[in-house]
Amino acid sequence: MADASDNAVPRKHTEVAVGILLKRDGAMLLTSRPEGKPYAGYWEFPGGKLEAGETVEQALRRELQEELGIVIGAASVWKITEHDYPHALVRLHWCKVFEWQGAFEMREGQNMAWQDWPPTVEPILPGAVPVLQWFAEERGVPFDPSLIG
Ligand SMILES: Nc1nc2c([nH]c(=O)n2[C@@H]2O[C@H](COP(=O)(O)OP(=O)(O)OP(=O)(O)O)[C@@H](O)[C@H]2O)c(=O)[nH]1
Repeated sequence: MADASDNAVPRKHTEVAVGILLKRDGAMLLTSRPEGKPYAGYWEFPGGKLEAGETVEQALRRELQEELGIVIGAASVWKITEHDYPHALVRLHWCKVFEWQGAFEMREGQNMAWQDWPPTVEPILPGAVPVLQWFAEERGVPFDPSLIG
């Protein structure tokens, strides 16, 4: 029997560029979500939504300059994931970033933390957990996502 959900319009993806900033010693940068956004206080990788006409790299460069005050070097997409939140269906374009210039300024009142393995800040934003899984695989160490957040 047909019901209203048969006519539901598929949710449109929100495209998001996300930067995984890595220092030479392997530490990664996590930042906290500012007050007023969904999941405020959760830790995530810095980034934000693509604006019309932008590539992932352009969006990432703009977002990190706006939010952190740094200018990044080259960035290309490493992996893509999707996460279905109540507030949005997001497609996350993950870029590793090894070079940047400028001093970090938390321009949205967020916090930042360089994290070694395993990360100790919590809670971690659910859509960021796959990255931790990939790092565990890269480093050949066990990782239990249920212990995060
Ligand atoms: N920046 C970032 N966003 C993530 C991560 N994981 C994840 O699911 N997201 C989701 O991707 C979306 C990014 O949106 P945002 O609100 O941070 O982006 P923005 O800075 O452009 O926001 P604005 O619309 O307030 O300007 C959110 O729905 C967020 O929940 C992550 O690791 N980093």
